[in-house]
Amino acid sequence: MRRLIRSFSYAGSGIVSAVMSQANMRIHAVCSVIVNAAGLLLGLSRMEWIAIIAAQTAVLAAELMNTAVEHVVDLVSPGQHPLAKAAKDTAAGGVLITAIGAVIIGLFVFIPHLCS
Ligand SMILES: Nc1ncnc2c1ncn2[C@@H]1O[C@H](COP(=O)(O)OP(=O)(O)OP(=O)(O)O)[C@@H](O)[C@H]1O
Repeated sequence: MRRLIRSFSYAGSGIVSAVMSQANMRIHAVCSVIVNAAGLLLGLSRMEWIAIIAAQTAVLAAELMNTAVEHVVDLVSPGQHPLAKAAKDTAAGGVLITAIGAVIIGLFVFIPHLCS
């Protein structure tokens, strides 16, 4: 049990460190707060909340993985290397894909509420 709590605390400190060090992570976090506040104001249905929460979770998790990739690449390749660039750009591409998906889901969920 103590081991489990320690693992959660390491994970929590990883999240805090990413929020403190990565501007993109802060942008995603602020967007999440705004989207959730809008969802509460507009009274989303259960299925709409599931879609919105899944989209936000995917973006935040992708940004955390991207941050982890950046740290490892900077550690193993402090100089310039084509593979370092490929690794960082591929991880950033993963974030972009989830962010585009999240925007599309957000449009599907919020536009009908805003137009009714
Ligand atoms: N060690 C490296 N070797 C080659 N290219 C690199 C290396 N580190 C970064 N790059 C490339 O340089 C560009 C800018 O990278 P940089 O890490 O400065 O910004 P970023 O990818 O936007 O990350 P951050 O979120 O920290 O701003 C990217 O295309 C990245 O792939």
